[in-house]
Amino acid sequence: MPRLFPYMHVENFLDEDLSQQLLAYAVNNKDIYTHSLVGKENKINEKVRISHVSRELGPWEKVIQEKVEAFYPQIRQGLGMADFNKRKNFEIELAAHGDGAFFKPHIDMRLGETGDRVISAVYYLHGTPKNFAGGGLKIYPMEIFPGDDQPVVLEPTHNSLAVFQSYVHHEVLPVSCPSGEFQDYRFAINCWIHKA
Ligand SMILES: O=C(O)CCC(=O)C(=O)O
Ligand SMILES: [Fe+2]
Repeated sequence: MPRLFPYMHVENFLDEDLSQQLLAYAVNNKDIYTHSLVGKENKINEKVRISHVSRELGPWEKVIQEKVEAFYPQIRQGLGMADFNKRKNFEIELAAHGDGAFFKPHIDMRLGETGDRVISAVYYLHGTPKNFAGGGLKIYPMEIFPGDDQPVVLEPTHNSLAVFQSYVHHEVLPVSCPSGEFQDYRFAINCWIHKA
């Protein structure tokens, strides 16, 4: 029987004004996104992940980095982690999930280039009214630790931040977005804190 590792889901993470500016950036720059890639070969694999992503956060990259790093003491406390030597660069990615998008169970820690991800923080954005269903972030208990925990599903509510350690198994449940309009997609800003 498995045990769930600590995770956080913080509602109203940023000022509403700022969250609306970020949403406007995500919605109004459709041309910066490309099909998400997976695996060490960095290929499209529609059995594993369907979404569109961009590393171009423009002026918002610094803003998000500052906000997440300012929250780091609470993250450490919430996840029950000791301090570690953070790397200065901060990895950040904008993601858009439309109708039929998903990301099968995986961990964010990988061998090689991204092997030093320690903390995953996902900041969610969507329009009002919300015009998609599904897209929950499902976090799995760790099989090798004894316990009776069940998976949890966090709703990707606008202006909320989900945080977990990068080695924890998680998945993006399938999204349905009947309108097919880009503005109705499930948007997220994925952040990874690296160790040095
Ligand atoms: O969008 C989410 O809820 C999580 C995204 C994710 O797991 C990833 O990009 O590695
Ligand atoms: Fe992930």
